[in-house]
Formats: sequence, C-alpha cells, structure tokens
Amino acid sequence: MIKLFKKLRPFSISIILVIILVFIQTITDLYLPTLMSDIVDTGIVNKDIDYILDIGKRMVLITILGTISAVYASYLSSKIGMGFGTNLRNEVFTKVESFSLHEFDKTGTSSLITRTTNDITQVQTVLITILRMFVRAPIMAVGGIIMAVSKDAKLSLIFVVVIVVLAILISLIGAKSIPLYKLMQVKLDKLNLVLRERLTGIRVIRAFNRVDKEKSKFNDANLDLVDTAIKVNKLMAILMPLMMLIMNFTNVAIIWFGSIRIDNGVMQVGDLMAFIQYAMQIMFSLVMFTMMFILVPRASASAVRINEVLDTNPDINDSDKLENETSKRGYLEFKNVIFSYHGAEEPVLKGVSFCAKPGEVTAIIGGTGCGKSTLVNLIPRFYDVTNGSILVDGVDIKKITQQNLRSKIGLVPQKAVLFTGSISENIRFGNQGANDEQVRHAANIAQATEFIGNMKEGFDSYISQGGTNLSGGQKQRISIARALVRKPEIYVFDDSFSALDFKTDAKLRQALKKETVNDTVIIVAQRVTTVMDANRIIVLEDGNIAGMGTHKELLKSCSVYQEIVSSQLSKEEI
Ligand SMILES: Nc1ncnc2c1ncn2[C@@H]1O[C@H](COP(=O)(O)OP(=O)(O)OP(=O)(O)O)[C@@H](O)[C@H]1O
Repeated sequence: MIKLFKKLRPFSISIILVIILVFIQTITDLYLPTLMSDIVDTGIVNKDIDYILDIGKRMVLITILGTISAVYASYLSSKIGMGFGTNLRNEVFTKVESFSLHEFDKTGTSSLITRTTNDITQVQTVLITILRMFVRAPIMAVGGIIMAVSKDAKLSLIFVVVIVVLAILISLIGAKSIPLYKLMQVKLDKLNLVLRERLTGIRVIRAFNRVDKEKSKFNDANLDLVDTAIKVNKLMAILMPLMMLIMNFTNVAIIWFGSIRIDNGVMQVGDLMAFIQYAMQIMFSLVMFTMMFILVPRASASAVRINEVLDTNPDINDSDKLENETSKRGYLEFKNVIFSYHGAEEPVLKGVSFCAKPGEVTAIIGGTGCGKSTLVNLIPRFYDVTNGSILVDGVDIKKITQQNLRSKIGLVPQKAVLFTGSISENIRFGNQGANDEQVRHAANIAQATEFIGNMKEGFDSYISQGGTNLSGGQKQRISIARALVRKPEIYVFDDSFSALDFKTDAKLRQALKKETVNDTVIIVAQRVTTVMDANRIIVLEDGNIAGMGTHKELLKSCSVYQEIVSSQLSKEEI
C-alpha cells in the first residue's frame, strides 16, 4: 500500500494542512480535561465564580477551535481521498488499455473491473481514515498518557495492564480476520464474473430455460461471499463490545484505586475526573488504532491487486529501435509465422507465409478453429508472433509504433462490437474527423443506408448498450462502415459478412471492390461465394496453408478447397 501512497505527492500541501489541523484538534481535546480539573480543584473548592467563568470561557473558545479544525480536516481528507481515488482509477484504466489480449485473458475482465472499482474504493476509504486517525491516535495516546502520568503517575500503572490485554485481543482478532478479508475480494471477483456472464447471456439462459439453475449459481456465489462477510463481521462484532468492556473495567479500576488515593490525600477530585477523561482518550485512540488495524490489511489486500495491474508489463510494447517508414503503401507480408497462445501445447499457426498487395483481395478460408481469426489478430499486434515475422509496407510490425500500425488498418471483427451512442457516432469511431458526407458514403458502401433510413431518427438513432436494438446483420454493416470511414491502407474483414443475406453480401462486395481499388483487402470467410472472386485464396487447415491461389487454380490443385467447395456449391455454381 505504501507504494500506492507514493502517488499522494500532488496532495502534499493538503496533507500537511490536515496534519496541522488534526494536531490542533487533538491538543484542544487533551487540554480540556485539565481545564475542567482546574474548575473543580480551584474554582469549586475555593467557591471562586470569576475563576470558574474565566476557565469556562477558555473551554468554550478551545472547543470552537477544536471543532473548526476537525470539520476542516474532515473536508480536506475527503477531498484528498477522492482525488487520489480518481487519479488511481485513471492510472489503472490507462494501464489496462495498454494490455495485450494475453494479459486480458490472464487476469480476466471481471477481476479487472473489481480492481478498478471496489479495490480502489477500499484503498481510498482507508486513506481517508488514516488521514483522520493516523495523526490523531498516536498524539492522543502519547499526550493522554503524559497528561495522566502528570496527574497521578502511580494510578497510570493501570494502563500497562490495559494495553497488554488490548494488544493480545487485537492480535488474535487480526490474525483471524485478515485472511478472511483477502478471501472476500477473491469471492467478490467471482460474484462479478457470474453476474457479468449471466447478464450478457440472458437471452441464451431464457431460451434454454436455465433461469432457475443460473439463479441458483448466482445465489451460490452470493452466499459464498456473504458467508465470508458474516464470519469476518462476527469477529468485528465481538471486538467492539469487548473494547467497551475493557474500557468500563478500566474506569471501575481508576475510580476504585483513585478513590483510595483521594482518601489517602495524595490525589484531588478534579484530578481524578481529568484522569478518567484521559483514560477515555487513551482508550479511544486505541480503538482508532484497532480500526486501522482492521482496515489497513483489508485495503492492503486490495492494494496488492491494484499493484499487480500497475506492475504488469504488457508483453506488447513499442520498440526502442523504430524503423523509418518506406514509401510503400498497403503491402502486407507474413514470413513463416508460427504462433502459440500462452500455455497452449501446440501452435495454432505453424509456418504461414504469404503476401498481400494493394488493389488485391486476399481471402482466407478454412474449417472452424483452423486459426483464421488468430491469423488476422496478429496483423494489428493484438498478439505477437511466436516465430517468424509480419511486415507492413516492408517494415516488421514490431519496429513501428502500435499507434502508427493500427492507423493503417481498418479491422472489422468477427463479432460486431458497437458502443452506446448514435449510429453516426459509432461510424465516426473509425475516424473522428470524418464529415457527414464521409459517414453517409461509408454507410452507403456498407449497404447500411436503407435500414438506417428506415429508423426514426436516421443517423442520429440511438444504439443501446452493445447494439442490442439492432439485428446481427445491421451491426455487422455498421462495423464495416466504421472501418471504411477510416480509409486505411489495409482492410481486414474477419468473417464480417456471415450475418448478411447472399444478396446483400454480393452487393456489399461489389461496392467494396470499387471503393478499395488502391487498398489491400483481407477477407476471412466461411462461404465460398464470398471468397471466389478474390485475387488470392489461402486455404488454412489446422494452422498450415493447405493451398494458395485463385478459385480456379485451387479447384484443380487443392483437395481441401475442393472439399469445401463441393460441400457448399452445386456443380453448376462451381
Ligand atoms: N484467446 C485464446 N487463448 C487460447 N486459445 C485460443 C484463443 N483463441 C483461440 N484459441 C484457439 O486457437 C484455435 C484457433 O482459433 P481461431 O479463433 O483462430 O479459429 P478460426 O479459424 O477463426 O475459427 P472460426 O472460424 O470458428 O472463427 C482454436 O483451437 C481455439 O481454441
């Protein structure tokens, strides 16, 4: 957690102010019992009304000063806590955005969400508590002991016993509760995962009548978290009454031994009253310590999880030795590319080599799971090749910045991902600077104009979360328009026509051909009709290139392609 607190540097002035204010507040608290004992021992004993009023006025002024300090310290510490939380959330989010897909796969999206929200809130809460109590508790404890000893040193021996008893109690409860707090964060992750999956998959759950079963899965995860929370809260519930009990016993002991000392004439009544108040303050500061003792380990479990994210070095970074751009545009080359996912035994791509040039369409076809999406995911460096290299415009993609590389690519992913907002905002996502005319043109080529025109507000129509108010084919067309408006050098369509009917598919490819005469187009597809006009068809089988050529060439030379074709087209169509 200390590592995270180093990020408090921008708030140094406010923190110093809080420390000063808390110091003033604590000193005023410590001074009040002494004034009260003066009223009793001097004012009341001597029946001196003026003295009582004079000290009383001083007490009021000191109380006002203490209250103002307390309020302003609370205000400032909340402001520091919130500012720190905001900065940290931004930092974690920025870091997560730099992750490669490997890191996303490793940590899990749900855990990343919990770490960015709940874990940061825990650290933020403990920071606010520390700011208010960390300064106050030690000053109050030490100051209280000094004042108590100054009132009666012998009677202060009671504190030795009390502190030992409290230390044992706090250590026992801490040893049990800290592991439980750590477990709670892990269980919260699990609950988030179940919740996220069940909410996004609600249609499938309903279609398969799994509502009750899934409800019980959620219930299990929920109860699992609740069980741990109850266990840890039971411990905490024991702590406070025990503290109160010890406090009350301390009071009884002070009054018992104090009265004996008053009887013996070595202590005054006012001093005993002040002594009781100092005892309360010492105990209260110990309660504050206890609270921190509980909160700090809980937050440090969260801090570890946050630091894990911040310390992760994404395995895809921009190289220190960048190469200069060439004058080439739209050239893509795979040189003996081998790729394995982390932890996988066998490579998904086993030595893929091909070239794609501007003005040409390169299609990739093959059975499911043969590595088509993996291949295209390597082009924008979502993953890095395990062996071999990929060249864009003659330069290894590892030797240009990711920003530069991705600006050359217009990717249409297999699963159309849209964002909440209007249709035009979603298309403009590909190119913020695009004007209305360019947005309309892209939609036109993507064959989206007709259905957008039928919508109530046209291009301003609202797309709900994840594009649920659009059909699969409509979503695909908007994500195609998004890539088109970018005007990239290389278009990558990852099975992006699968949800379109044959007529729209043909019309779209026709329009695309005219639009991309000078660009490189990579199309991944399952349908032979989508790829048969391509300049080059790559047939992938189990991560290997089984054949490469035009439709006609492959029909003669590649048995895998022949099989695919005969399973989809009639003899006349071939
Ligand atoms: N993130 C991942 N981590 C580990 N293995 C993966 C990951 N993504 C895909 N795979 C594996 O890699 C192989 C190739 O998957 P890929 O998605 O590239 O196939 P595909 O040819 O595009 O299939 P489809 O046509 O069904 O989309 C599969 O066996 C799959 O299990």
